[in-house]
Amino acid sequence: MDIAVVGAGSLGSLLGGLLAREHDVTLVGRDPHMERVASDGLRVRGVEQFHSEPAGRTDVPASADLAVVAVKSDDTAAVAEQLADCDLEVCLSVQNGMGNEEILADALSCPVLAGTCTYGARLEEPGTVAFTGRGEVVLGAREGGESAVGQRVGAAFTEAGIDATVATDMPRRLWAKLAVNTAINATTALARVENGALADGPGADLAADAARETARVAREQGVDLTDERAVALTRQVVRDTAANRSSMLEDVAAGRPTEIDAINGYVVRVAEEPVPVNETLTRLVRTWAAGRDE
Ligand SMILES: NC(=O)C1=CN([C@@H]2O[C@H](COP(=O)(O)OP(=O)(O)OC[C@H]3O[C@@H](n4cnc5c(N)ncnc54)[C@H](OP(=O)(O)O)[C@@H]3O)[C@@H](O)[C@H]2O)C=CC1
Ligand SMILES: CC(C)(CO)C(=O)C(=O)O
Repeated sequence: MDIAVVGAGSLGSLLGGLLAREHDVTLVGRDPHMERVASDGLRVRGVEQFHSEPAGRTDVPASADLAVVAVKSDDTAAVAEQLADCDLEVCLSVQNGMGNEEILADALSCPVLAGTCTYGARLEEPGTVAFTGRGEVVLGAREGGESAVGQRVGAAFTEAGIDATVATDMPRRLWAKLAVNTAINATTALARVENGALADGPGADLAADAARETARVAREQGVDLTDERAVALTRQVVRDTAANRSSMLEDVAAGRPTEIDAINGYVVRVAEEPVPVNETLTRLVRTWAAGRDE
């Protein structure tokens, strides 16, 4: 497959590096990382160590079979505009948060698949990405149901050694992941703690309250996600990633924009009834961001 990975930072570089072992891959990202990839290839270290040779560039190519979108959610609209001029068979988002697939589908004429990803990656320096955790890519039709093109994309990932599942219930999976992210990300970012600090005590109670609220909004949207399931998933991720710093904690610590608007802020936007926990977390993170911008 001819694959363009748009947003070749941490996750995009890792997935692109893995995919390039089997496919023709172009990483689309920023200099100096792309200059280094174009001249010396990509070095992957950590869980697996290997050298891979995707192409590297800073603009979207004229055509590809598949575009994998791996930018932070604030950048999705700009990428959608760039991809609108690219001759594509299919596009897949592997981003966290909600709303990314809709933004892409509004701009593109090809099918847009939804994805969730639990692989872990961190861009270490230009040309080098750390593979910090093996996980799973789950992908499928964004409205749910069977997808022949989803099967082809899933097979392409599997051929490259990526643990990939093609699912027929992507709305439920996206909301389940959203529940976990609404529970963990803002709480750990505001309290400046690792995920494991939410295993018990007030942090665990706050995370469970956020997860329950998100599950309720999922049900308002016609998605079958119980409060118990959302809380159990959150507890499991807290246990499994106890030593991790959430992506929002990393963003806040580095003074970068966060994905709050696509996570807790999304729940606030689509909720039909009040969501005081998600609203408070959103307001606090936005307050931090406003202070940062002054
Ligand atoms: N890292 C991880 O382990 C995981 C991340 N995710 C999700 O994946 C998404 C990406 O996360 P992550 O990889 O950590 O983020 P990064 O910030 O590391 O990578 C995104 C990269 O895309 C670049 N970029 C932004 N806009 C464009 C554009 N128009 N053209 C080319 N490049 C662009 C950014 O550059 P610049 O910063 O200069 O704008 C940045 O280098 C997020 O939604 C995240 O939540 C999900 C699972 C795991
Ligand atoms: C699952 C979790 C909370 C792991 O840290 C994550 O997705 C993130 O940090 O964005």
